[in-house]
Amino acid sequence: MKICVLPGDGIGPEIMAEAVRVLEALELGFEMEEALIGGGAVDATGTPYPEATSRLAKAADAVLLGAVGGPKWDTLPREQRPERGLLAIRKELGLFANLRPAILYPELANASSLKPEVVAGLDILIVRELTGDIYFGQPRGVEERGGERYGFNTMHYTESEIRRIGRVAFEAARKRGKRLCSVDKMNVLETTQLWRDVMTELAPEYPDVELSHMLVDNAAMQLVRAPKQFDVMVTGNMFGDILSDEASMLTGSIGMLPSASLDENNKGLYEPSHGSAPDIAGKGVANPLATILSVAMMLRYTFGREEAALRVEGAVKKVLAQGYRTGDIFEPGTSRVGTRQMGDAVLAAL
Ligand SMILES: NC(=O)c1ccc[n+]([C@@H]2O[C@H](COP(=O)([O-])OP(=O)(O)OC[C@H]3O[C@@H](n4cnc5c(N)ncnc54)[C@H](O)[C@@H]3O)[C@@H](O)[C@H]2O)c1
Ligand SMILES: CC(C)[C@H](C(=O)O)[C@@H](O)C(=O)O
Ligand SMILES: [Mg+2]
Repeated sequence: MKICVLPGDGIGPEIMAEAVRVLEALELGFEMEEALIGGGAVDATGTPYPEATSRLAKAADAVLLGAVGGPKWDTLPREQRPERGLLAIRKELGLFANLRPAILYPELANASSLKPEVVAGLDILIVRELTGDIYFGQPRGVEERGGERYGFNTMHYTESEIRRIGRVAFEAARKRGKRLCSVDKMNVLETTQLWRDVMTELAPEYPDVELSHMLVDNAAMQLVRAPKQFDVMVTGNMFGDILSDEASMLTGSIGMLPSASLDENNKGLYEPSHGSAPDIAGKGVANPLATILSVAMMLRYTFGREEAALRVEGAVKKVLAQGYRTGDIFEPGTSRVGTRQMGDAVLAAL
């Protein structure tokens, strides 16, 4: 069982070191091999997703990724930017289903941006389509038109792309609270009218799941007004990107939000939902729990090791109960720790 490890940029290597220690402590016999992606890859090879990384990722059973990007690379031509490396690996591996659970651990109720009573017991799964939408649409670019610069991108989905992510979401809802909310902007965008139509057409195959639809602006508002109305949410690439960051703050910090990006056969790339956090990189203060929880998702979805996944999640619950907090979730009365100490605490809890 091979895992391709891609630490990436900024806090990526710091949080990845802790996730790798957790994996090693489990002694499940995984073979891990590290490669370059993102800004570090651009610096070393001139491209954010080098051929060697692609080969390793394709040969592995799963990929564990830290984060990519940072101000150092923001002025490069678009094709050379670190973020393109991430989009390229998602596309090449066919990772169309991005699962982003937003779960409130009771110990973090006060760290949430919302009142404790509004978020108590929160457990939402955002299912984000990851290889289509305006992210990948052609044509795209910035051109000179009519004497001024003109920027354009194209939103598009085929019905089969919508159907396959719809099925993932319906199946997930079936295993959870049996409610699925599909989020679109059908009042303005044709692509998302198709999205709503296809979701509606799928619904009779899942009579045990209650399907509802919501416009994305309302969904953004409802997530902060009354988030517990949601069980599973399914949406396109861009809306899912935005709503999952929003949902993360309900759980206390984006440093707590893991993610799985899966293909048709549950081969997966696992990464925290956050970025490379350049503002805190190199300081040893980043929260490694989103990455450690991503390891748990990898054990569950790609390797079918449910008991090992529960062990990791149990260890995270335990360190929170013990009062360990990185800066992003710190509150008076708890113990502030750095990235490495948080990793130590998780290892001790394991
Ligand atoms: N999957 C990815 O690799 C990914 C995701 C999002 C953004 N990015 C890239 O990361 C760079 C920075 O983007 P950004 O600042 O908009 O978003 P970000 O998620 O990196 O950071 C947003 C805020 O959250 C904080 N934060 C994020 N992760 C944290 C953690 N584990 N512990 C504590 N605090 C944490 C940061 O310090 C920052 O204040 C950009 O280049 C962006 O393109 C990469
Ligand atoms: C870095 C960027 C390309 C990426 C995205 O937009 O998908 C990130 O924001 C994410 O959420 O994983
Ligand atoms: Mg994002």
